[in-house]
Amino acid sequence: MEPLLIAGFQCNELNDVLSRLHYQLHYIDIDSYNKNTIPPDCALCLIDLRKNNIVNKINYLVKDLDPGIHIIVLIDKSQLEISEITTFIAQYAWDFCTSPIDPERLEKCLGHGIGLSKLKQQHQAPFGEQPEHDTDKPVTQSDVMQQLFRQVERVAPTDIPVLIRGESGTGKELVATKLHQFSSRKDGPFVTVNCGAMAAGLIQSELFGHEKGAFTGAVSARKGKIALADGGTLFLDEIGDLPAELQVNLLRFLQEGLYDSVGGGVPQTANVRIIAATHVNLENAIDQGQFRLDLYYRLNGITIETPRLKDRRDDIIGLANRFIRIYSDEYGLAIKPLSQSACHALLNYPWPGNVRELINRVRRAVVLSDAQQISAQNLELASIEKKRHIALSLKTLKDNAEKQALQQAILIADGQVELAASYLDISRATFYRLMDKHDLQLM
Ligand SMILES: Nc1ncnc2c1ncn2[C@@H]1O[C@H](COP(=O)(O)OP(=O)(O)OP(=O)(O)O)[C@@H](O)[C@H]1O
Repeated sequence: MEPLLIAGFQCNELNDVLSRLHYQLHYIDIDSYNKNTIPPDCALCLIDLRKNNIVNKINYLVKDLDPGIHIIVLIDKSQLEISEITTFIAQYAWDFCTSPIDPERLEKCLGHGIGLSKLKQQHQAPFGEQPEHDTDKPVTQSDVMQQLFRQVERVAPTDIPVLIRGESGTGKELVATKLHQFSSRKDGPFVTVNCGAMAAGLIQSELFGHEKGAFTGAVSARKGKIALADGGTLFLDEIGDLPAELQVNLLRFLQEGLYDSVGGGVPQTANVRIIAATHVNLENAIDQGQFRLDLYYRLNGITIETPRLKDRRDDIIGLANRFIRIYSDEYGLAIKPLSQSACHALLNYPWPGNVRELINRVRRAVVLSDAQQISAQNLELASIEKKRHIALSLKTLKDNAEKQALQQAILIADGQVELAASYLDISRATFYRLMDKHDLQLM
């Protein structure tokens, strides 16, 4: 593994530090950069932003890097005032060092970064080390999602039925496809049935198939989804909406491996792994007599819960960046970074529609943004930012009023703490604590 060094500016002063690290260095001149200049086994990327603000140019390179590559940024302290630079650091950097560069600190930082990359590669989880631009792989920056996909990995090779529970848009179907892709059935079909979207009269034939002439309009025999999933996985989405009659038929298939097509006399078999998903509480549906308890037990071999987006905030920025890239590519637009206020708004919004809502907001923002960065307004989340500012200014107002009251009390009480505290109806201890907080002195 070799680190990638992007210097090109004032790298001479770094030569000592770099020569002590026994890794092959690879320099990239950002002006003549193209994707092929990134070595495939690179572990670390050092970006020198001092004196030159090359964020716009670097953005392209950073997006070409595997996310397993740690990025260390060198900046001048004053650049911490530049929002473009702080946004870049917040989004991409693993660490940063400010000028004057302390060689010891940089050496430790580089050594640590390379060591960590190696460790991660050695213990690579299939979902943890994905190239971010591989849009097929789930974003799993949060601990809870990493844990969830480790569970997926363990459960996938078994044929145990899985019940995936979670709010709408949390990634239930995504988990189902991964369970299939990581199973020995991966070369077989993955067939989805949305139990909530089919007309009650059609679902029987949709699931189990029909024979020619089974009903008016059945001009030829047709295979059902179970037969189509033979050798693979059948994903029953919104299982809570499955009509009662079909629950019986499905239960028979799960228990005996047999089913009847509509109008067919001979029971049929299929080798299918069942994965079901629901956003409703099946226990409630059972209590209300709408869902069969025996079917519930059959489906619920293992439960996987997909968490709400607001319960895994560490994924939000990664997901937003993923979808910015996807839709910018799709619409042929330049890939723009999120502004700082956009990041704040994304992190503070409650996301009732989960990842699907995030996708919609980001897609609109990619199209609507006419500035260098994607703003909270583009995401239609400006009100979240306003609320934050109101909350901040309310705190400032409260603090100012508190300080003024203390100052007046000290003045009127002529510096006698006991008296001043009694004017404000607070204890002596609280009075001292507040004086300390506002950096006030007795007269
Ligand atoms: N961790 C993730 N990384 C990348 N994309 C994700 C992730 N989680 C969800 N998505 C995307 O979000 C969208 C919604 O996910 P999905 O359809 O799997 O949700 P769902 O829970 O099945 O929703 P519903 O209950 O409404 O059918 C999909 O485009 C999916 O690819």
